[in-house]
Amino acid sequence: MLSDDEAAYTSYCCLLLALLPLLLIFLRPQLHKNHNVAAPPPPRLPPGPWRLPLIGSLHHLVMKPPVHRTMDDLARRYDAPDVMYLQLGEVPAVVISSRDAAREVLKTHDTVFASRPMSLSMRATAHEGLGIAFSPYGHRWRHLRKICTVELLSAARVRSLRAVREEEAARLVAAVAEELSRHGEPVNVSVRVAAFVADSVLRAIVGERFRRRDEFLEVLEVGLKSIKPGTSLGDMFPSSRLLCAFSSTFQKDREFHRKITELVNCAIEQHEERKATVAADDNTGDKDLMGVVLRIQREGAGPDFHLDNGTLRTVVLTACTNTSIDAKRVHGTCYILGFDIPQGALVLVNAWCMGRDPKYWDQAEEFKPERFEEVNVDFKGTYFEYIPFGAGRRMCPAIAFAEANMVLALASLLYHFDWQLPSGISPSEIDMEEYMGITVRRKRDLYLCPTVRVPPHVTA
Ligand code: HEM
Repeated sequence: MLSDDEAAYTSYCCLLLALLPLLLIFLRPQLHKNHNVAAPPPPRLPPGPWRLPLIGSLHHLVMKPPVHRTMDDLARRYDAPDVMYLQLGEVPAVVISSRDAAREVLKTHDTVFASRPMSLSMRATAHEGLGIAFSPYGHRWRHLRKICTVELLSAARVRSLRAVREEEAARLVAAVAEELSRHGEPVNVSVRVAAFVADSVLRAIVGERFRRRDEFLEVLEVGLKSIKPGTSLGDMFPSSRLLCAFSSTFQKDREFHRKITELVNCAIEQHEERKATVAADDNTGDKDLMGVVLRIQREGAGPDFHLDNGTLRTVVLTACTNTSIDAKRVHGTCYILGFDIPQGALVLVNAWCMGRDPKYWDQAEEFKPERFEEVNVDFKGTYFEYIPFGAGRRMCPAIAFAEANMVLALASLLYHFDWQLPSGISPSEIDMEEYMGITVRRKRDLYLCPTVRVPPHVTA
């Protein structure tokens, strides 16, 4: 019996094989044209698995999700421990799997790799305004980045949002205690924590509870699971209109984009209504992130620059997600550890595999948080074997915001409760199967049994 993922990948593989003759017909003129051009000296490409005509390396990736594990496995098998070359249909791709190679991409040459690839659906919606995360490196991105670091996510702003964080952490604890007293059964920790993250972020943005919060959580949940940017046939064969039309993820991405846009617009309306009801001398404007963005929009962010709602939309979305593979696009030819990186190549930094590589970590697969007491490594982008927030000029601008929220939520859960696995389950039996969507997540929710240590009302 195939799982959903396997079934999806099997049909994907079959579709690719079925389309191979069509692809040959469509791409034939292109191939002939290339034959007539005097061949340049062959580039020194990084090692990688063998490739088939037209589909390139895709057959190594199908049927084997999740992709970060498959790429790690391929890099080991094909002796490409630092840099590996793949051909994803028409798109050349390079996978970075070592600290040294990551340093070259994210630090030494980071201006060359400072733009992210845009999927088919992103290109289709780009006219509505790209937020910071997908703006190409340049004038517009620099403006947006400055607004994020100076206005929205600065240390002072994060400090000013302390009351929101504390209230939401207290709600999280109260919700766990209530669920425990009502059912006495294992608590779904994944759902509770996801709600905490979304509520803290939305409150920081809107200034109060978002009235369509449940709908937002639902859309986000479906979106994070079902959308896999850059993996549609249209993304891999961008020159073929036919394949772009076949791309099912394209429709899903567009639908997600439509719903999120509607929800963010509603959040803006809610913010404006609230502002209209508070006293004119109460300057609530700058107490929430939406107020800051709207003020900058009104006052103007600088010459030749218009701040659109896409910024906010992307901040909301990026805020509620994180990633295991960081994707960038090359502008101009570049060399990484002596290998040629072709122009236009997709560069995938496999942060997941570096974070578990026994070369860098003792008992790499063990959950040993105390390991960080012994080694001088942090997550702020200077130790390239550990980059959960990325590194270089495109690294996450919200480390302080995320850290403050995560530490408080975790500390609150540990302070108020003792936690155990549901009876009959040993630590080695915890279901750690992953699911790859926009981000990598647990496939199934985590259920744990709390026992109250300090009753929640003491701090709530
Ligand atoms: C645990 C939580 C989080 C993790 C692990 C995380 C991780 C990341 C990573 C890996 C990137 C890509 C970095 C790169 O390209 O090198 C990123 C980018 C970004 N993150 Fe975060 N993030 C988190 C929370 C947040 C939050 C709460 C916000 C906003 C409130 C946020 C806003 C952004 C933005 C705007 C970008 C794009 C930056 C740019 O392209 O210049 N993130 N994040």
